Amino acid sequence: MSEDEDLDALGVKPGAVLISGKTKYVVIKLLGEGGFGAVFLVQDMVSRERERPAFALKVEKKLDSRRHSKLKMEIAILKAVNSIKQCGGEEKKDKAERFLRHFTEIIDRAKKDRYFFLVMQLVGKSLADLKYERRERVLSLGTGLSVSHQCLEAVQCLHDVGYLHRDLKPANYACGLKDKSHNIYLLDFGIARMYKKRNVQGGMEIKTPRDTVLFKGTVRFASLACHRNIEMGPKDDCESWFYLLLDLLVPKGLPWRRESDKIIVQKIKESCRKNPDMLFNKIKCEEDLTKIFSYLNNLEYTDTVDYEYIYQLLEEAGKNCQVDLSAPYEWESLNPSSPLSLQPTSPISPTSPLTPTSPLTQSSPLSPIPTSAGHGGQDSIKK
Ligand SMILES: Nc1ncnc2c1ncn2[C@@H]1O[C@H](COP(=O)(O)OP(=O)(O)OP(=O)(O)O)[C@@H](O)[C@H]1O
Repeated sequence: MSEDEDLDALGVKPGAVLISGKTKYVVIKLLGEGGFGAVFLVQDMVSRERERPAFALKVEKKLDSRRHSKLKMEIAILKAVNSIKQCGGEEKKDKAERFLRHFTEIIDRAKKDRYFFLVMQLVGKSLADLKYERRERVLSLGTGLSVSHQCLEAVQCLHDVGYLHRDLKPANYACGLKDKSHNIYLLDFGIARMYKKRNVQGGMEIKTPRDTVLFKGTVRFASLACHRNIEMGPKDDCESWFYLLLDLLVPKGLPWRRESDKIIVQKIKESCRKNPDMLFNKIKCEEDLTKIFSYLNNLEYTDTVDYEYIYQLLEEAGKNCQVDLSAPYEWESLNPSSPLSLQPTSPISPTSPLTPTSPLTQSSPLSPIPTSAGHGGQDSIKK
């Protein structure tokens, strides 16, 4: 039985009302489902606002005690990330603001007899969808480099608070809605892991690497260490981020895009280390990107990543290719009636969220195309 059918049996389906304290959420539709639960579009039924607020509600069935709750991890991470707000000093505040914009806000959470749910800020289409919707199947150089910069900021923040994501890919990043359409969010911390622990002096130190580790993540974007069952560190998230960047930018995509076999993909990734030209398909900023790639390839598990150096190389890539990294993204300049537009075509009706005339149509930003479907070879291995 699929996870979705399970949730259906629990009564979590369109039309259902989920209660948390005084708030009632009506389930509008399924946004997507993954290995351990599903995400639904919901509306706050109690709100008196003209346009009822819409959120994403992530639900997970209560698990037997042997399995880790992915939702708990998700909440722990979003809380840890938010704790950087408390850091003092103007410079730190600036940095916190720059970082925090990449994480969805927690709105509510609740524990029921048979499931948990987390209500969070609703975001728009994933980078996988945005890329897929382009005729060329890649983002423009300006948008791609600037978006990748934001994607790396999110990773840096996660690493700063002691976590690795371990499943970075375009499907796990999304742009914001309405006035947040220039903002990129990092989603899905289902297989994240704490890689630091508190030492006796009260400081944080990197955990001793385990001898062998099971493959986790997505074959297309996994780092070589992950293929080799070696403990992953911050540099491995950065390697996955680099594959993501290439996936967004390089026409025809990654050299192993048509392969799903882990061993074959590993072999091609190994050849690319020796011969990086294979990765770039002659894109304009190849030289600067090669510098990033060789920098990342020389890092070890315990190394601290010099993110500033990578940001600088991304900026240089932009300058060398004469693209403006501060320009609006492709999806921001589209006209509102276009199916790619992220602006809602009309508000969600406060009176009848479930009527057939509801504006939550396929072209609405509130109905992202399920990211796991249709783009091939990007499913996560989470167990
Ligand atoms: N805050 C959100 N707003 C809108 N859509 C969201 C939000 N969070 C997740 N989604 C969408 O819901 C779907 C599943 O989300 P997510 O990847 O977080 O869950 P998952 O169960 O861990 O999935 P998977 O196993 O595929 O990685 C994805 O299509 C994602 O884009």
